[in-house]
Amino acid sequence: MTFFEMSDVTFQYHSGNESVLRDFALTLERGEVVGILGQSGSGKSTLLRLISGLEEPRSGRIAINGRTMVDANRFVNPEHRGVGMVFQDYALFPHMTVEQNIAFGLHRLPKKDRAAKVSEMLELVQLHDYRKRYPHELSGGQQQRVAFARALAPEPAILLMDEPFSNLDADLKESIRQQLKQILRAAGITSILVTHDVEDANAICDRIVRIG
Ligand SMILES: Nc1ncnc2c1ncn2[C@@H]1O[C@H](COP(=O)(O)OP(=O)(O)OP(=O)(O)O)[C@@H](O)[C@H]1O
Repeated sequence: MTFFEMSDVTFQYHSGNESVLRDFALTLERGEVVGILGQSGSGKSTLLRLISGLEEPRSGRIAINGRTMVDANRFVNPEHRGVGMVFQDYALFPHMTVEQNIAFGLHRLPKKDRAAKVSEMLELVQLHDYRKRYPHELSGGQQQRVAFARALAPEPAILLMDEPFSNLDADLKESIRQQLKQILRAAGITSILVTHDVEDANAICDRIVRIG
């Protein structure tokens, strides 16, 4: 069953004089993990910004789980799209502990459910023993796992990852890739991974789409 659908999407930055994406189409099945590969400047980050609602396409349609997020008549704001994001620099809150970072997006849950969800996420990324630490007291790989836990905690419909491995050293990459693969499979979440590194995409994704 089609879970995510993007069709005929064209986009151009106001200050740019060329379209970054033209008549772009992408379809994902539920639970599928798709890699978007492309050179620097090919529009990978822009694609994620369009899906999450940080930019509005000039034309085209984006739908998640049968719900139209954007078309000629509709624009759903980012906070109502059910999209989780993991960035290259993790973007953790430095003044919050691991568990506070993970709880950040859970303000809508009752307090007791919040604690249970944080615990479940700590289990998923195997960071229970680190829950009282601050980001600067963690390794790069551990920080990255916190970023995944924080993105997954609110149970997003779709997870978007922008070069999540680029800040990790080569020795760590392989084990982190395997861990992430397990985390995504365990969560069963439909995901898009943007990268310029074919090995990242091969290690994690069910399918690869090239852009640019
Ligand atoms: N805010 C902006 N205003 C104008 N042009 C932009 C803006 N952001 C990106 N661009 C341009 O849009 C194109 C696509 O950029 P984008 O960041 O999506 O590429 P990318 O594939 O993610 O690149 P990289 O791998 O280097 O991160 C580039 O030509 C870039 O210069």
